[in-house]
Amino acid sequence: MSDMIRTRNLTKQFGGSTVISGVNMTVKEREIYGFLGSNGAGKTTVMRMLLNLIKPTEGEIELFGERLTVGATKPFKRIGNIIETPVFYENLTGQRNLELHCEYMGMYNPKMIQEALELVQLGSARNKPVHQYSLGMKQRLGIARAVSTKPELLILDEPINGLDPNGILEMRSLFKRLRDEYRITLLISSHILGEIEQIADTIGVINSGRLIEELSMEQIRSTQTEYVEVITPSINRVAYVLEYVLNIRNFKVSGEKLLKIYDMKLSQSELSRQLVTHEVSIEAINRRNRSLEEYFLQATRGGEEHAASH
Ligand SMILES: Nc1ncnc2c1ncn2[C@@H]1O[C@H](COP(=O)(O)OP(=O)(O)OP(=O)(O)O)[C@@H](O)[C@H]1O
Repeated sequence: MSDMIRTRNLTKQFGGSTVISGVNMTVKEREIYGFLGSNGAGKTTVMRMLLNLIKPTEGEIELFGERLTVGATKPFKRIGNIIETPVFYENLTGQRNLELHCEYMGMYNPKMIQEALELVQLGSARNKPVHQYSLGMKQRLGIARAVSTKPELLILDEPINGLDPNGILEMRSLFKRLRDEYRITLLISSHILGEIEQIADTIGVINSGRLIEELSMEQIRSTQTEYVEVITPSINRVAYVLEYVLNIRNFKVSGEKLLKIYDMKLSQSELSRQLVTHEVSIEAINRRNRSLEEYFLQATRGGEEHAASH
């Protein structure tokens, strides 16, 4: 599989302050790339640079294997996007909005416009003016507009924002169809992991302008998703037994009475035996699944510490 997007050392400063710092990201062909970061982390700024809407201060961008140059237009005929809330001519119909967009892009194709409207289930609403559309319908119209020029790559900034649970489900299955049936690569930003974890093939985590993780979901699922929690009033004694008796260092004190052990080679019975031998009082020992949320939270904190130490 070839790469659809590659950035090298992508950096952006606004008025002397660095907002994006040394981002190296790779989006592979026909994958859904979940671009995750809290508000203000820098997702939109990266996407705007990818779309040539703003110029990087430093670094390079490659789209479809070719280096992006100032004033380039060709690659953007192959990309559909929604950056921030899509804006429409509210008094015109959904269909007319799409027609105008395609004419403007020089890619007018009536068949594809109908197909795009059907795809997002707006076929029957296509002749209604947009001001009569609900928020969810407008989000879907935004996708239809982005798809109506038959792009190979879709760049969508927070497309799930503000949708109700049903709308989120519909959107997710739409993204999968776009990848699987239309063979489109998708770069989707979100500030909520739960919104994209089921559909993303790769997740890139951005924090304070730095890409702190870029991992395939397979890698993420196989990495430390389990731990053993120990609830105890004697947290220091448990830490002592782990470190000096059992020689285990991959654990974390997570609260006044809570300690989490990520080393899964340690059997629960051996742990209990050693804690009893060393007369440590224990309230509970449980095996738990570490949620992805927790995984990313920790990665984000690690990233902050890492950034702060530089
Ligand atoms: N034109 C600009 N001038 C100055 N600062 C800017 C500009 N655009 C963005 N920033 C700053 O860059 C940082 C990243 O903003 P960005 O919009 O990329 O974040 P984001 O991850 O997309 O967050 P959100 O989801 O809130 O849009 C923020 O601190 C923002 O204030």
